[in-house]
Amino acid sequence: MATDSWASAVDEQEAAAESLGGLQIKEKEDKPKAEANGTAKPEDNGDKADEDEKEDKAAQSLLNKLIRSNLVNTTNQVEVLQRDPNSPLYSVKSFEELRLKPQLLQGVYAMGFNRPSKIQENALPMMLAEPPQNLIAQSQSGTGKTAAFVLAMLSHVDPSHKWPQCLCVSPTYELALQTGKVIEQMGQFYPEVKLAYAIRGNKLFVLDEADVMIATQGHQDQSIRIQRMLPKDCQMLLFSATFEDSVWKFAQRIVPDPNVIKLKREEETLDTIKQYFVLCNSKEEKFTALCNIYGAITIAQAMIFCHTRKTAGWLAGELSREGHQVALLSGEMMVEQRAAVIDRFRDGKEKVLVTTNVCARGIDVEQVSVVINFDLPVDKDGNPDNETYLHRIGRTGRFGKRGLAVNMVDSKHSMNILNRIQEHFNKKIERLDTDDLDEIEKIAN
Ligand SMILES: Nc1ncnc2c1ncn2[C@@H]1O[C@H](COP(=O)(O)OP(=O)(O)OP(=O)(O)O)[C@@H](O)[C@H]1O
Repeated sequence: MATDSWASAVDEQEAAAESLGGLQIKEKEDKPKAEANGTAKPEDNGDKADEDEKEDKAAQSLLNKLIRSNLVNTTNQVEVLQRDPNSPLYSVKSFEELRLKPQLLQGVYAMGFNRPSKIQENALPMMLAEPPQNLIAQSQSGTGKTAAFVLAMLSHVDPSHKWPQCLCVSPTYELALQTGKVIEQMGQFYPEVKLAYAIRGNKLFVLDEADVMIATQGHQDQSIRIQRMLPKDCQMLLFSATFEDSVWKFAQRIVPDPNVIKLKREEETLDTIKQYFVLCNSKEEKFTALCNIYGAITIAQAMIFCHTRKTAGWLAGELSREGHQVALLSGEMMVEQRAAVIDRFRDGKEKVLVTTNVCARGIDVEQVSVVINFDLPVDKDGNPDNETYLHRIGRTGRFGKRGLAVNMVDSKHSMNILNRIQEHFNKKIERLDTDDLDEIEKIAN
């Protein structure tokens, strides 16, 4: 695999952008500089004291990549919607079955992959089929999407043609670098294939991180403009970790006649988790309740969610003073620093992770047994944020294990939020009296 220096790759990219005329591949001017450097500096939201961090999907995505060393195993089922429902559903259980070029098979094994992941089982035969088929694939973070489309790109390239053949669009430079690394690794025994940035030619078009791409208006426009310039028979692959309505609409605009692979949502998430609420009057009382819980039950690892960075910082300080090993995940940290904090927590070096929601959204830590909502999740209008609630407490009780979620309620308003969450999920959240140690002990059994 030829490893062009990234600096010259950028030069090529800019030259290519020029030669593509009206097509502009550049950062949006209003983008904070720090983001382009891979740091996640949140913008201060002056008039909104509560929500002092801005969700940065590209940073989250990068963070997940930096801290992940292994495939994320999912118990979810895959749902495949074929363009031609009459054609037989074809999936592979081994890389050999794909009849890959020997150099690529060697690359795959050198990366330590023994068998295809769940999404790869279904996506790879479609991506490698002749004639090529378009695909929209959704699968959660860390399940092998990048590896799948990199393998498809490398398989389709004919090194005897001296023109660019694949274009992969990523939302940020850093994410592009990450993908570049995978291409280098997987193509390490295939040095004829050269790697650079977007250039005109006969391209396979891959849209990665589609959810991130559409979150930024500029990226959305760019993707559509690039797509319009591609030949009609260009194979188009779109990958995303989420499949919200907006992603789905965008996907359909970009990818004509697609096969679709989705992960079915795990339905039993809430049933395997015991949910309680605790009534308090202040943040100090919430802290006391938390200490009582810690005093009564053995907690392997817990994640505690606060609404603001300030509360998270305060709580982490108080918990440390009580002798807990606490990790604090905070929005002003650079992405690499955040990755290091999560890494340590994952390795069990700290037992408690205090974080704000924005900071931890999308981060998967499997071994957490208890989730504490020190503040209930609300959206920017102050309404219950059910999706975030599910996402937070879904960290516990994974893979059939039983988890515990405790919600701290400190006002009429937060009681109302809790009631609405109960109604939404049609699931009763029991009250827990944290002054009664016997009662707390019982919930752990
Ligand atoms: N078949 C496989 N066997 C073992 N490991 C794999 C396999 N496929 C991918 N991996 C590894 O699993 C990790 C996650 O894979 P990958 O980055 O492709 O996931 P992803 O779905 O693209 O994640 P994201 O949504 O964050 O981009 C990587 O470390 C990758 O090397």
